[in-house]
Amino acid sequence: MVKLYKISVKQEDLRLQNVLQAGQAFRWIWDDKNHWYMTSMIIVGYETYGIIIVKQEEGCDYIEFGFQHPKWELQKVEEHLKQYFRLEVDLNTHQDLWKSTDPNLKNISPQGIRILFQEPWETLISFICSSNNNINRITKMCHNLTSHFGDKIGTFEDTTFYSFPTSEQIVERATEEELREFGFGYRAKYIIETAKLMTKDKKTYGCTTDQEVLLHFAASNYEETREKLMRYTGVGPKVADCVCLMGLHLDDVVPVDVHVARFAKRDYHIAASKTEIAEIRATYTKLDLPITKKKINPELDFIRTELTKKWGPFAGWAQGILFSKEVGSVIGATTSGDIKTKKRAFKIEEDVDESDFLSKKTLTSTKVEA
Ligand SMILES: Nc1nc2[nH]c(O)nc2c(=O)[nH]1
Repeated sequence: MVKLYKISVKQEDLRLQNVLQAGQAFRWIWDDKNHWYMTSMIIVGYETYGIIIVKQEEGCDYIEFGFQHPKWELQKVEEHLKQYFRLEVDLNTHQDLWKSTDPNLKNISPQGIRILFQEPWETLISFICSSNNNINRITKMCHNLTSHFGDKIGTFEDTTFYSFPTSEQIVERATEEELREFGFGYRAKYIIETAKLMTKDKKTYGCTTDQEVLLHFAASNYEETREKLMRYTGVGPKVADCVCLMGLHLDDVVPVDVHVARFAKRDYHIAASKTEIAEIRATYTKLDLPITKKKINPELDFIRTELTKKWGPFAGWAQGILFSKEVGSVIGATTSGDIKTKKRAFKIEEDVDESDFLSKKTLTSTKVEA
């Protein structure tokens, strides 16, 4: 039996069910017997993966966590989880700001949805898998990557856990054909090529881990970080922005896909004029960002900057809440091996009337492509 420890946090500030299997992270496993989530993770300060368990009981002002690793110390695990859940960020402060600057958000309550700080390499690969895909399939791909190409790290409660494969492990252990057989489709090529470039980048930048390279990129400004991320095959602006937000804690970055573009046009009347489109192209030429210039969709980039201006320094978190609302349900792996869809823990709207933003009439989709 694993020993559980507590971290104080209110349910309105962190709701595990609304965060761990809602399109941000894809490797948490729900254990229906013990009512907890489990995953393998690498903890800051240690080189190797271990197993983490997190649990939240209804009505409790804390989460519980446990772990299995021969060397991990309690204090470091606790510190890591606080960082992972970004508990230093006070959601209420940002919510107050959004309410004051955006009438569309006045009835939206975060309901414990937070942006996670995930391991950057895993975030990059997971979001390459996410292009034109849904959460169910992305989840299967991420689990397939770990179980076929990662290292076995142990079994806990009859579930076997694996590490997320490093770029070298993917290059050495996987082929494009095998990935296609495991259901990656055209993304198989992207993953192999990205892993190959990452192994080269590690040498170029004198880094020992994939994570180090990506964190090194994040030391530049946002535009340069995104340019460097988009050097990897299969990484366009949306994937790069998801990595910036969820893997590199650039909190003001708003990833814009077709769903975000839809509500931006419909509810915020954001649409770039021809002049604004020309200005965006000119900016990226002037900034000497050739990959961005080639890959960017100026209409979507305009929406990104407008929403960032509207929502402020934690704009990406506001996007996360609306994204989660759009997905509508939580979808994730279970100990039975099946991917299951559940209703989200509770509603995001507070007493919404017919005229309100993102009403049920306009957003009923539960099978959202991620
Ligand atoms: N918060 C967000 N989660 C996501 N998952 C996914 O596939 N895209 C997104 C996103 O834009 N925001």
